[in-house]
Amino acid sequence: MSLFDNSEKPIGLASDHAGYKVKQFIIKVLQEKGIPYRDFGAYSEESSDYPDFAHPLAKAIENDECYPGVAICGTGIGISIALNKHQGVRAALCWNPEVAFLARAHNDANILALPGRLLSEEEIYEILVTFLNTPFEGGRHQRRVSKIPCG
Ligand SMILES: O=C(CO)[C@H](O)[C@H](O)[C@H](O)COP(=O)(O)O
Repeated sequence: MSLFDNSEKPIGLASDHAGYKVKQFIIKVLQEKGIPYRDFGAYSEESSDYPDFAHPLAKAIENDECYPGVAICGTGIGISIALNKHQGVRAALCWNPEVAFLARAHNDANILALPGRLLSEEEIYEILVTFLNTPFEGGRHQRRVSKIPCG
């Protein structure tokens, strides 16, 4: 995981109950690699509501307190919708390493969203590593990303 090794900011993490186990797996990976993180919850598998955790993570990304973010719910859809309500957030729902590569290279995604109930730990690991290792290409993609904010 070279891209963010030198970041002084922690990686921001959020999930609901459906993403809790995957979040714990990601925490174990980050701890093993000595990568700092901040966990915005959920803190158990007790039923919970993904917006309650998505919005604090989104605000931390917008305020430059954390970079990047990783967010997990059952499908990754609900938490992505909530995160992408924030102007400073580009959350990308990724289900394989190729999508994760393009989310960084073309979209400069600042939050990786994952479907916790649909992927194995091995798949999650490959997606996470790819996302964290891939730089933004800039150029024509920067022009497009610059046109995303509305209102
Ligand atoms: O919002 C979702 C679907 O887009 C998330 O996957 C939630 O985690 C899911 O809906 C939770 O479902 P549950 O039946 O309440 O466990």
